[in-house]
Amino acid sequence: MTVKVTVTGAAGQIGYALLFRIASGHLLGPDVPVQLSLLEITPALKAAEGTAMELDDCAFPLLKGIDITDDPNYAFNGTNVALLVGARPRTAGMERGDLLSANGGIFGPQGQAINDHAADDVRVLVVGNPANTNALIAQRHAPDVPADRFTAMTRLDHNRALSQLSSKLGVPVTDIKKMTIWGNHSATQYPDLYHAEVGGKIAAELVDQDWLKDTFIPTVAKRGAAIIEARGASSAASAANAAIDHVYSWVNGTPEGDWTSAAVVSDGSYGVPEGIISSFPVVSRNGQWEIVQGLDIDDFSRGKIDASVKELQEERDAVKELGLI
Ligand SMILES: NC(=O)c1ccc[n+]([C@@H]2O[C@H](COP(=O)([O-])OP(=O)(O)OC[C@H]3O[C@@H](n4cnc5c(N)ncnc54)[C@H](O)[C@@H]3O)[C@@H](O)[C@H]2O)c1
Ligand SMILES: O=C(O)C[C@H](O)C(=O)O
Repeated sequence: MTVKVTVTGAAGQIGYALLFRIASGHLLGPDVPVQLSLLEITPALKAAEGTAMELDDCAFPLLKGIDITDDPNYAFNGTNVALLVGARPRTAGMERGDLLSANGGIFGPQGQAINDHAADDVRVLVVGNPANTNALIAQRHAPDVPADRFTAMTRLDHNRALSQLSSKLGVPVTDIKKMTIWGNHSATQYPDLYHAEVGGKIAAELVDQDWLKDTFIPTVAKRGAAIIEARGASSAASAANAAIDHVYSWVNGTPEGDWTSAAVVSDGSYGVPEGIISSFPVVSRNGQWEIVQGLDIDDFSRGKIDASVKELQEERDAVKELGLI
């Protein structure tokens, strides 16, 4: 069966790195035909058409068609997978409230359109920042869609953590299991080495504590800013790659003996208030994310998780105050 995948912000940087990999079968698997739906703002439709021309020119065997529109109701009609990438970036002089309002104006109507028109099995990944809170806004506008279908992306942070640890220890990334990002996709996120394992040993015991606390955590948490500083633009190919990883794991399952990280609607696990969209250690079974249960959280980790969750609660309260949820 052909799967319909909607990508918002399709003419942007991440869109350009993402669409070709979706069409070549990396999002869902090498045997799954896809129909692409590209949503853009009106002035960017022409650029999206250009990208669609290039997609045509690849003659991808799995690509069954491409629609391009500026109408969310049309873009999400019958959608099985929605990748919400387009967002309003923060510009000079913009207050936090202005940023949240501008994004509320995007993610509220998109959530509503998903509610009204998407397929019953729709799965939503929000990439556009502030990703967790944008996902919360979209989810609250889709009361008829099960809340657990709305997720935000922390897989890029997860992959960054794998890469940093791998180069520190001189081991392949495939030797590292059970990495976790907790909390918000922001500088308060907590990449956790106390549950990660390398060759069956706890990663935190293989590195010195100063490196873990003063180098590893800030390097992962501030990597997005470091990329912007170096490239003059935010991460694009690595973000697209992480979006592919997130959806592939969600649909096809996570391997036994390992887990990954995703921001999902909290059920109250680990003291994270119910309803906010926060990153957890997760496995995917039968096409559904499940939060890994039963991990011991020491005082250091507790403080880090609480700090990031507090930020998420403040973002939630701010969008509530602005009438966006
Ligand atoms: N979660 C993560 O790990 C992560 C990583 C990297 C980037 N990001 C975020 O992803 C977002 C996109 O990044 P980018 O580099 O592709 O940005 P970009 O500016 O290159 O592209 C964004 C696109 O979104 C479009 N857009 C704006 N409003 C829209 C709307 N209402 N409907 C549809 N499209 C709309 C714009 O026209 C633009 O083409 C940003 O918010 C960025 O901060 C998140
Ligand atoms: O776009 C950003 O602000 C950074 C991005 O979220 C990233 O983590 O690379």
